[in-house]
Order: sequence, then C-alpha cells, then structure tokens
Amino acid sequence: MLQDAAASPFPPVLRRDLAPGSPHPIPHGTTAGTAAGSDRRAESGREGGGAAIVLDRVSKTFSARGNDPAVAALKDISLAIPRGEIYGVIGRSGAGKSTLIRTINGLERPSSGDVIVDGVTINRLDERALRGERRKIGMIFQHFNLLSSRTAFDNVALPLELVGLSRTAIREKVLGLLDLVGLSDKKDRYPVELSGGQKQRVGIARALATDPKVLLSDEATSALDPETTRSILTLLARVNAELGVTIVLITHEMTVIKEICHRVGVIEAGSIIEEGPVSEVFAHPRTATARSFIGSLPGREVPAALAGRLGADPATATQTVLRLTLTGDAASQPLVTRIARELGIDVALLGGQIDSIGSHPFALLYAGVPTGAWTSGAVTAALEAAGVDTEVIGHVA
Ligand SMILES: Nc1ncnc2c1ncn2[C@@H]1O[C@H](COP(=O)(O)OP(=O)(O)OP(=O)(O)O)[C@@H](O)[C@H]1O
Repeated sequence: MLQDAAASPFPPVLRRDLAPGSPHPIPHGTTAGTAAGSDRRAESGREGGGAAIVLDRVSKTFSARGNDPAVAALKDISLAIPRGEIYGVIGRSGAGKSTLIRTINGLERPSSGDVIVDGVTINRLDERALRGERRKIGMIFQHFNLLSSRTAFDNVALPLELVGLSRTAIREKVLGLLDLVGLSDKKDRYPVELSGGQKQRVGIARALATDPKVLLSDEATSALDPETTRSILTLLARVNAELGVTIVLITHEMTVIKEICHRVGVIEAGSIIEEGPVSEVFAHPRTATARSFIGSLPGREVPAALAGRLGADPATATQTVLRLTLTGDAASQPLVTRIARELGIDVALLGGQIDSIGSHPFALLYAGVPTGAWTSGAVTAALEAAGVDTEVIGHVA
C-alpha cells in the first residue's frame, strides 16, 4: 500500500489525491457535455478546460493503397473526457476504437480536428515534443507487450531508464509500483513465468512508471478469463480513484463498461453514435447498437425457456412479453405490481435480474402482460409515466 510518502512511487502532485475512501473527483453520473471543445477552451482560458482529454471534430481517413479504397476510420468526433474519470469506448470490430485511442497518444495524427490532452494540442507537436508529452500518457495492451528478455522489475524500469533516472531512484520507484499492483514477490520473474493477469499487472506498473495523467487501455482484459478480468478492472479502478489518473479504455465487452466506467461512448463506423453516463445509457439506450451491447451482458438475455415460447401471432396471442429496464429509485420500488393493480391486469414475471451500476440500482425484468391491455396503450402510458424503458420482445399464445 502507498502509505509511506517517502516510499511512494508517485510525485506529490499525484499523492495529494491519495485519499482512500475520498469521493471520486468527478462524481459518477456527472454530465460533461459532449465536447464543444472550443467553447470549453474559451471558457477556461486554457486549452482543454476542465477536461483531461478533448477531441474537437476529429476525423481520420486512411488513404487508398493499391486495390484498397480509402477508409474513413473516424468521422468528426467531438468528446470531452473530464479529469479523473474512467471513460469507456465500446464498439464492434472495425468501428474505429483503436484508431481513436491512437490519436489520443499521437500514434495517429488526425486528418482534421484537434486532440488536446491535459491542455496540450497533441496533433500539432513535432516528433520530439510529442515524445515528451507521451510520457504523460500511459498505455496498456491486450497482449501486454512486455519484453520477454527482461524480468518484471526490468520491464517496469524500462521507461525510467529511458528518461535517465538514477539506479537508486529507479529501484525505489519500481518496487513501489510492483507493490501497488501486488507483484512484489514476482519481481525477478520473466514474462514467460507469469500468468496473463500477472503480465497485465506488470503492464500497468510499467504504464504508471512515468506518472501519467492519462492511462489508455486497449482491450487490456480481452485475453483474460472473467475472474482475472475482474481483478484487473479492480486494480484499474483503484489506480483511478487513488491516483486520480484519467482512464480511457476501449473494449467490445459491455461487462467492462458496466464494472468500472463512469461514462461510455458507443462508436460505430467511425462515429460516436451515443454517449453519456453509464447509468443513463444503460437505462435509456437510444440506439440499436447500445441496446444490443446491453442485451449481451450475462443474465440480460431472454431466458431460454421463454425464448422457446415467443413468436405467437400478435393477433391471436394472449400475452405480450416486455423487457423492462428500471433504474435509480424505480428499480427498488414495487412499480410493476402498482401498475398491475391500477390497471386491473395480471402481470407475469418471466425472468430478470436486479443489479447495480456503480451506486445506481438497476433492474431488468421480463414481464408478460395481457395483449389486449398492451394494444390499448394503457400499459405503455403507465410505464412511460413511471420512467421505465420498455421494449416488446415478442408474444406468447
Ligand atoms: N493503418 C491503417 N491503414 C488503413 N486502414 C486502417 C489502418 N488502421 C485501421 N484501419 C481501418 O480503419 C477502420 C477502423 O479500424 P480500428 O482498428 O480503429 O477498429 P477497431 O474498432 O479497433 O477494431 P478491432 O476491435 O477489430 O480492433 C477499419 O476499417 C480498419 O481496417
């Protein structure tokens, strides 16, 4: 643990934020507003304003090569990621996630637009200045990218050797980082002797070595089993909460977003099609893509026994089956029974899950309502008035 300030691998500016149990610097659910980068910059008089990262109308087109046509990988993306948040970007394969994250650390230069990290317009720096700025931006990868010829200690030490730190300072810092990630006892092990989760811990320690303000995570848990994924996400949440490091992570797994992100952006064909606090996007997804990602979470799928009964002709069906999403207070109130009583109808509860996203209660229920009551519009009106997100998933005879 980082209790001894002298032994801390982090400089005072980061240690100031080390207050276990202290409230998150940006409360869960805070609305940052989507970009409008120039407005934010004008407001604060400093590029980037209160945001750690601003993407201001960023597009990236890869030019045509041989028979391959040009690819518009990012299209006019504007985003503002507040300091101290964990921001998830979710999208399917080829949607543009890697390109997006690579523009943030300057590995890709946008074709147009600006990328501002901690007040610095990354895409306007020359190579030398960019190398310096990159030290403030750590990155972890799906396949860890460790050097196989170096021990865990030496992998973490590498970025510090590159900046010319003394051997004593390197040792002190690396040991602190290995302690932070729970790998003190593995410091002399080579990557081949470590599990996937342990390798990712080394990757995280290495990414934190230069005291970055921002940590980018490129599918960092995609190669790990669910239990190890959870432990790595817990570590990232700690790095965020205790060190105040802003984290941007890209993933194709909604579980990752649900576990640790404050905000989420859904990317499709190079555009951010939906964006907001995770609890909001979960409660009221606006796009079919967001709905389908949420539907892919374990326990969210239609129960098998129910799925087998769906498909009756709506004209002759007796029950219409609804997927109800209740959040916040609605999730812990007897809303469904109240509506059933008020409308004088029987409601069959056919499956579901009660859960939470951060501190927000969240319930997903499969309910069968009499088809006659559904077609009359009374059920829709009552559910809408109660703020319940409702989707018809089929009919049963
Ligand atoms: N260097 C490049 N040259 C040409 N096209 C590229 C290049 N890098 C990415 N692309 C294209 O840009 C689009 C977005 O790719 P990107 O790797 O950002 O997607 P992704 O969402 O990260 O996908 P995945 O989850 O499969 O990694 C794809 O059509 C891809 O083929």
